[in-house]
Amino acid sequence: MDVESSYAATVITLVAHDARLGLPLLALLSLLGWRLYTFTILPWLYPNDPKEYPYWIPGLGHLRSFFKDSNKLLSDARLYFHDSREPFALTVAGQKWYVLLRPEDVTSTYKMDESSLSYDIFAVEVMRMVGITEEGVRKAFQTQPVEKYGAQTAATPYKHLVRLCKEYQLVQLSPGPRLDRLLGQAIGQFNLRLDLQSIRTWGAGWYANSTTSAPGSVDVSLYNWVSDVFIDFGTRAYFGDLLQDIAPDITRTFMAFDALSWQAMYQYPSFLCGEMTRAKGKLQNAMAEYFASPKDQREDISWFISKVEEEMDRLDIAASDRAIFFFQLYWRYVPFSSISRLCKEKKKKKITPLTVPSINGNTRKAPFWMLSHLLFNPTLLDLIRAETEPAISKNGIDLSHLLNTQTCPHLNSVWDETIRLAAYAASVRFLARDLQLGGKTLRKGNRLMMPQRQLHFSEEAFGADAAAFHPDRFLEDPALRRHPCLRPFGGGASMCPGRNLAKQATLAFVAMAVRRFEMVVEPPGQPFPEAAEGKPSIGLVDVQEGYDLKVRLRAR
Ligand code: HEM
Repeated sequence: MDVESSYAATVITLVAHDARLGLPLLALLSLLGWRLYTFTILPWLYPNDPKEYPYWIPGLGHLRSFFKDSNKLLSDARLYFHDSREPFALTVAGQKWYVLLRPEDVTSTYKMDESSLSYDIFAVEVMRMVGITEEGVRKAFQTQPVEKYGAQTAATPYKHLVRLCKEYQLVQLSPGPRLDRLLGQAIGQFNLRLDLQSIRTWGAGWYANSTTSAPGSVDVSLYNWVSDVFIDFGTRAYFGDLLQDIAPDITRTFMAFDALSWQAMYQYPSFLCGEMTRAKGKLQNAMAEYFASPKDQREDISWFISKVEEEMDRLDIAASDRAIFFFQLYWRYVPFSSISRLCKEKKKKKITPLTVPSINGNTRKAPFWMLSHLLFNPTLLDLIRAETEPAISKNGIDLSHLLNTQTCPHLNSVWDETIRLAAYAASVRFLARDLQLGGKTLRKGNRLMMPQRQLHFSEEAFGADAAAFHPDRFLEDPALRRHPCLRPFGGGASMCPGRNLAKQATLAFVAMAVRRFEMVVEPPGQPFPEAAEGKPSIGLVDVQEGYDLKVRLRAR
């Protein structure tokens, strides 16, 4: 008998001695009846449905544990089912999620088309959540020509804005001249920012401390330094310089918002999230001012943003909705998942979305974790410095040298291992029809989740030391790169289109940083930065508050 059942038995014995407790007893018996029906009788009636991880509070399900530490909840559920890795079900706030942990089930899912598994519906939910008006949402999904263009396009329906956004991102980020332009901008920015004087200026009063440093060096707080460089790059690459001119503190505002963005996602009551709301407001105002300014002042805008703006002009989307829409792109890309939670005040469902990393969301965490691993392994750092040195010349950086596993075997292995351990997202889909998967029937209307962390920590796939950082793992066994359990960028139709940018920008930054600086942990003896596993991170796991690394940079 489990703890909860023995507790229930004790309560029954107690109330049996006191008639006043009849009502609670009735409630308790109903609860037990419901539990027996839901977790014993139903599975018996429908043996092909995935078994459900039991819970005690109808409606809420595992809501509390999900928000407290979703990865722990998934591990607990997996072990409850004896680690069989068969598809199982999990209820969170009234919504049923099927969890897939077997690589072959995940692979089959990624191969399915949108008639079986869809995600577009989530975009609507999220637009409402971030505050886009009903009119804005309607226009974003409009597929008929607006009247004033009727004469030119009357007959042919066109793709809606959300779909076009996805397609434009893919064009912007696929190998070719548009991606090369972004990478060129990244390298240009890194060139400017990987310089002691520049670090002192940008990080003054924030992450850089020259006063305690030895001469010719600067002490930085690694996470903030790397974040500043990458967010600044993302902002300029996508929006040009004007957005920074309008809001010079946009990076810090963004970081303040991002750190608290879970409050927006979980729709905290407004009186509890003043700081997050202020930061969000500032970012949206900056976007509004940016898009209100003449186009000839922002000719350095990226192709992607200019195409989306063109579509918005065509759809005649209101300025306030545009600001929110672009803010959403700046923060996270249009998301494909949501978990509704009951909102007592309004007696209707509110939506808690899981979004995916995008322009600024996550890439910065990759160089942070990679450098952290190198700083705790000076031999590895030296190896990587030696490998990458030939790629750097006064004419620039040879990315193909860095990406080549023959010329930079350690660098590439450390990248794969870092991403494997830091990946914290889940691919999610909505079931548009019943599906047969892994010998089970998955019912339409429910949602599917393929949690990366559970896959990436599989001992069957990665060995007994799967939970540890092993820098040579992918060097020793390159085939692991193709293992179906390795899914840091998801898969199928919604596989991350930003993966090339993220990887190449990160490798370039790491190579340039170790070339320019001697880097040591200072003061010595700091612990390895702890991952904020319980915190709802999206994409790559965040660092636990207070665990950032203090690092001394000395020019080489
Ligand atoms: C290390 C950094 C990054 C990680 C770990 C990451 C991870 C992911 C994951 C797991 C997904 C969901 C895939 C799925 O549902 O199957 C995703 C989607 C996406 N990511 Fe990334 N990403 C990163 C960087 C970027 C960057 C730099 C951009 C753009 C500049 C970007 C743009 C997107 C977009 C647009 C989608 C949605 C794709 C679609 O639905 O078609 N990501 N990413």
